[in-house]
Amino acid sequence: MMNYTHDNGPPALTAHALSVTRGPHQVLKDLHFTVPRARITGLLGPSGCGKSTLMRSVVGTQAKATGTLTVLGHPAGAPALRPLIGYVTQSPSVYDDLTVRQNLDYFAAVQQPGRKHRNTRAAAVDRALTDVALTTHADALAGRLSGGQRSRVSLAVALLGTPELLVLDEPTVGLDPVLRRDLWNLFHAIAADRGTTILVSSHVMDEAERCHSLLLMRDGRILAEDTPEALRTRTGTATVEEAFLTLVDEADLDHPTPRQEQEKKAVR
Ligand SMILES: Nc1ncnc2c1ncn2[C@@H]1O[C@H](COP(=O)(O)OP(=O)(O)OP(=O)(O)O)[C@@H](O)[C@H]1O
Repeated sequence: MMNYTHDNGPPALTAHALSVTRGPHQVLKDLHFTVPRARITGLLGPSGCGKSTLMRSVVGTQAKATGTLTVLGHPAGAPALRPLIGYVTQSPSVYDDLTVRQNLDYFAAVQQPGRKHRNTRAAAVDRALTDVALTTHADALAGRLSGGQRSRVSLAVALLGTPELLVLDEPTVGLDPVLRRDLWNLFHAIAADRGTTILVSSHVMDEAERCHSLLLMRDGRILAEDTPEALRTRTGTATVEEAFLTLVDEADLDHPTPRQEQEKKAVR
């Protein structure tokens, strides 16, 4: 399935000592990782572990980030990155009272305003509709679409500018297994055909198997950075979910919480 050993040039993302504080909490804790180009990297971990915060840091919308985070050769948040990144948040804005095409026309006009870009915009909208296989639903009101179709509209919006990096925050939440599979096939087609780098988050561990590489997160830290296969082999487990649990147990042994220390002493 994967060509992970191919040389894809410098990584799409490189983080050194990336930390983020939100309110009183340190949400990301001294992260070091890379994300390869033209591959699908899954950011997996339980709810609240910091996935969205990490993604916001990558797209440059997260305040109070320290350390270094290089995105496509630029510091995260650099204006030059704006046209290079497509971002789908957990609650994407799709206007229910507009048709699919009107939604895309609107977002295309925001990205590239002015009459002189009218033809370029129309071509970008047509291409994005084709990319997500919604051409036949172009004139349907977004409010009448199924959950899976709405997800594809959000993805089409993110694809409008032909981004080099797609950042997708839990895009398959609430979708049935068939729609999830279809969406993952679409991610693979985009990465393979265009060389687009995709960073996609999920808290559903079985989706990990669909990624070329993984960043496993827990409690604001990266537990592991590897391919699904290497993770299973290294931990002697059959699934990434079991590998994750093994790594959690190992991390707890290495860095016990004060409560675990107390429990250990009580047993001794
Ligand atoms: N505005 C905020 N102020 C303070 N803490 C916050 C704020 N937003 C999020 N947090 C905390 O930061 C932590 C990480 O949140 P984040 O949304 O990045 O996690 P996540 O892994 O994406 O979770 P989910 O899958 O539920 O979206 C959580 O513990 C959350 O409570």
